[in-house]
Amino acid sequence: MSLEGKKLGFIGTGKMGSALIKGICGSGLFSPSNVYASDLYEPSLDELKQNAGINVSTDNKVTVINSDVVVLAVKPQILRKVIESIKEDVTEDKLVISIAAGVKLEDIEKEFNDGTRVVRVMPNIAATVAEAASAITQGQNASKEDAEDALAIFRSVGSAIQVSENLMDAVTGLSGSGPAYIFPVIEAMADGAVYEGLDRNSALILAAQTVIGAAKMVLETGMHPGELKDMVTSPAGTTIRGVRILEEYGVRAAFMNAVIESSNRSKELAK
Ligand SMILES: NC(=O)C1=CN([C@@H]2O[C@H](COP(=O)(O)OP(=O)(O)OC[C@H]3O[C@@H](n4cnc5c(N)ncnc54)[C@H](OP(=O)(O)O)[C@@H]3O)[C@@H](O)[C@H]2O)C=CC1
Ligand SMILES: O=C(O)[C@@H]1CCC=N1
Repeated sequence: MSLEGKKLGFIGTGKMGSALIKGICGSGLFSPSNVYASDLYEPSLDELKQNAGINVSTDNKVTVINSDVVVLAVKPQILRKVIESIKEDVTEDKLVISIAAGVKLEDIEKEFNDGTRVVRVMPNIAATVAEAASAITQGQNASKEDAEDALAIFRSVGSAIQVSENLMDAVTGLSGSGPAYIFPVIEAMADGAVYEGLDRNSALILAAQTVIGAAKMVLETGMHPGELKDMVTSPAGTTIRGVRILEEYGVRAAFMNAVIESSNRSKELAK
């Protein structure tokens, strides 16, 4: 495999950088001794050094010089400034992966020296538990092998697909932001059961497992979600009463609009 013996670097060890580092090291795809990371915020570096056993530095150049694949995991708003400070060390033998929401490949590529190989990825926070949903898109100088390497990295922490770049805003609104739509659903479903008398811990376990089970049925049966919903709703039964309430509150429209609004913000970040 082409990632064999390679070193992986992260610039930015915030929420997403740390989730990826822990997930990737946990998968065994890279050994912690071959993973480098830098950030301005030392406590997150200390935590990763201690708990993941990776190499850390407050100097981004150290990460770049030591790595074959460099993941840019800083906020979109400071991406340009960070690239400016590392570009001379990003030689053509290195692959750059940007996970910044909204920032287009051509805008990343033009900040680097000509010929820099870039792949853009939208992962999600579930990388921490190896259940991320990621999409990648390949820059003009990146090879098929670079795209395969990026897919291998992100498949080590969940599933990953390749899409054309014009779909990355939709991916961001759906799977990039999506966990934040589901966590409140789990909490609210548990609240309902607590209202009915179940203890909080049991309620959260049952609510979360219900979401896992429903998601697995969609992925593994290949059946349409509507058909799966019909399997649960007995005539004059309990479920259809709950479904009516969700329809009354426009929950499906709310979820659709949440994905669209998040995609719109991703488009704004490109400007
Ligand atoms: N969070 C998520 O679920 C997802 C995030 N993303 C993308 O991942 C990227 C990171 O997001 P997220 O992890 O949430 O953000 P965080 O703010 O949690 O992490 C960014 C980290 O970068 C650090 N940083 C700031 N300036 C520099 C610098 N010059 N050099 C090195 N590190 C620096 C920040 O330190 P300090 O806090 O001190 O500024 C912080 O620790 C974003 O581009 C986002 O769009 C993509 C998918 C999902
Ligand atoms: O909220 C954000 O901007 C980032 C990108 C996708 C998830 N979190």
